[in-house]
Amino acid sequence: RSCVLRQRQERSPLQKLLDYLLKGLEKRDPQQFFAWPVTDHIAPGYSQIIHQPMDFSTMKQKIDENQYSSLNEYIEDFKLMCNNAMVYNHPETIYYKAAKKLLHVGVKMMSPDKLKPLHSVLT
Ligand SMILES: COc1ccc(Br)cc1-c1nc(N)nc2[nH]cnc12
Repeated sequence: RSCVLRQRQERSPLQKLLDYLLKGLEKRDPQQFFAWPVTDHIAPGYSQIIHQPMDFSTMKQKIDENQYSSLNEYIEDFKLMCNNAMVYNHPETIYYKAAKKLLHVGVKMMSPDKLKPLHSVLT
């Protein structure tokens, strides 16, 4: 097979931080509503309503491919993921409620004062 053994890529401090934060966020999604991309099969018409889908597996792939150049870009994807669920689903659904809760927990978790202690590790 032509597959080349991928060298173990060095993980930058940012990648390590984003991996760490992702694990914390995934724990807050026990039903795994946000673990994988939403399909039109699961949510009829989803792809016609949500034009920028996002989920934890995609965020993980972007970390591994070093596509995030800052924590803010990562936070934007997290907010997009939660927002999508609150656009497609009505407020009384479990998905809307799960997204709203996850968004608040996540933004608090990644707030500057929460990350301050890690700052020394990062610089
Ligand atoms: C991956 O998505 C799911 C997986 C399993 C199950 Br049960 C539901 C969803 C899901 N369904 C809907 N309507 N809106 C969402 N927003 C994020 N997740 C979802």
